[in-house]
Amino acid sequence: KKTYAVGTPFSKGQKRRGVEHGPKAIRDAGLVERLSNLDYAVHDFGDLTFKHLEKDEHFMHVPFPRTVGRANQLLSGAVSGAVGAGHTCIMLGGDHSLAIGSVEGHAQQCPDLCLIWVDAHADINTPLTSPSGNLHGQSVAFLLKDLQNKMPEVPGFSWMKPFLSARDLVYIGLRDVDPGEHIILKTLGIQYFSMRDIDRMGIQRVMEVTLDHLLARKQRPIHLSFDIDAFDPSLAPATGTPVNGGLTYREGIYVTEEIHNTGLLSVMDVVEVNPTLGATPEAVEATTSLAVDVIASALGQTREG
Ligand SMILES: CN[C@](CCCC[B-](O)(O)O)(CCN1CCCCC1)C(=O)O
Ligand SMILES: [Mn+2]
Ligand SMILES: [Mn+2]
Repeated sequence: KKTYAVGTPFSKGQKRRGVEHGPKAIRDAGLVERLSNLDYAVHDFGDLTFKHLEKDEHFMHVPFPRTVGRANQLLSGAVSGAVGAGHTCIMLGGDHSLAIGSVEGHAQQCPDLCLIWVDAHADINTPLTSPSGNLHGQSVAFLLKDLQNKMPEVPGFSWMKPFLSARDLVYIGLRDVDPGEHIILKTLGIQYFSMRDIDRMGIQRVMEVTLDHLLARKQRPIHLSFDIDAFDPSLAPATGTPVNGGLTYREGIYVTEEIHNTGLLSVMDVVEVNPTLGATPEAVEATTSLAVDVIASALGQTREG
């Protein structure tokens, strides 16, 4: 089983420049080299090429809907192809709107997949609830069957339909949830562990309950969508929507170690690394090096050698 990294230099799910340089920055932090000397080498598939569509008017207050939709259609095919060929896939972002295509492509091959969303944010706004209109804060709403009657037809997304059940999703790291998102989380009964839950329960218990919730009835492929802003901004400053009080290094690594130990990781997204937002070169390096560390940990690198 080979591991393929696919670069997705894309930023139109949000308004800040620079996140399209995430894939290169993560590579420059030594992704392939750091992992090659271990027995789970990562093969670099290179970057997907996204074209910006000329006529792409806002949909309500949502910018670039067709460009984002098209990028995700392309990514969906790439992820479906990689997983279909029996590989583990690491998607290097780019903003978190790319999870729409990544998870959809994965589900084409693995319809019974479960999704672990590690993030300061729930990314579950609909166009009607989103305060910003930015699609990187709406990704999960495009995936859930349970939200179908709440979602308008967004131009650029007619190639897909929602496929995920709310019970097949767990959030870890939430600490900045919009009012509309909170209502959706509660109404759909989605399992989530906020930073307060982690403070109360500890990360070991959170992972125990998460994996039991998702895998107890049936073992199935895991899609891990990891937003680097899940970490405390002191560890991952070079990102677009930092929020204080995030995961420690050890908590983040424990999450990926536990997911590796299931043997079920099939696709991992690492998104929202924006190398232009680091105040110093050291801040950028800290963020990109952390991204490599969580990927290595998810692929089996252990702290005990
Ligand atoms: C919490 N929701 C936000 C952020 C989405 C972050 C996307 B991610 O991929 O990085 O997780 C923020 C909305 N707030 C913006 C500032 C004013 C209050 C609302 C949104 O724009 O939907
Ligand atoms: Mn996110
Ligand atoms: Mn986030």
